[in-house]
Amino acid sequence: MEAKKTTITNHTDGTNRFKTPSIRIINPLTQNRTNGNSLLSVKFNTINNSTSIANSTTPLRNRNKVKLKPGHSPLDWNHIVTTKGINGELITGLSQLKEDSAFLQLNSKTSIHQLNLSIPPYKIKPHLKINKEILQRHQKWISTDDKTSTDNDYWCVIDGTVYCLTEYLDFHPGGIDIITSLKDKDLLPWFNKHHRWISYEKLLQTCFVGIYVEEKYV
Ligand code: HEM
Repeated sequence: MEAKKTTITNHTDGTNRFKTPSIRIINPLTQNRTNGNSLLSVKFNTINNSTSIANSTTPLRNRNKVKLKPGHSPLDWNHIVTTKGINGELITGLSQLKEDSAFLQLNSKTSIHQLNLSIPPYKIKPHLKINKEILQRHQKWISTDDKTSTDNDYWCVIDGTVYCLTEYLDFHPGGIDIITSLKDKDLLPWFNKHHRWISYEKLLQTCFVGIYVEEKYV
């Protein structure tokens, strides 16, 4: 049976690759899953046959979720995407990129020109190309608990696409360390292992940096 979805639509940039940021709610009872978890903490009360959203104090069995900081709910993330994200403000490290000789050699003048015009990377065509050397310069994660720390700059690769997770990490319900411990790897297999039903393309649409290219493909 097909999953029941609710989509909140905000904007579109008219491209094929990227669709509108949205929040998707999936009915866990219709999912073919083995652990009985849901996308959001939706509880189905079998005694009075009603449905309720679990509050933060409700114990979640068999879950590896972390307690997120206040102001870091999925709705908060959606708000940030539609305010900062659409302007390209969720991507850290872009100023260094403009001075990175490896990046400048790898990318077309057209793409670099758009970057210099401050066009958000998710709108740049052809997409920016990022190789391992460039990526590694953007994988610095210290902590956001230290309010004076402005050095965080965390990019990752998911299915060959480079995303900036600097802003998203604090919103990740599975925690920060589980992602940053995999910084040298394409995250797709781990992503699919934990939550293949989630659309990272939509959640991270405005965190898109570019396409990962292996050295041999350059
Ligand atoms: C980088 C892109 C990722 C995004 C956008 C993302 C997003 C999410 C979301 C929305 C949830 C909540 C799921 C729910 O409520 O059912 C979640 C939970 C979780 N994620 Fe991720 N995730 C990402 C990567 C990863 C990776 C790479 C791992 C593992 C290495 C991971 C491990 C987990 C775990 C363990 C949970 C808690 C699952 C549970 O027990 O319910 N995530 N993630």
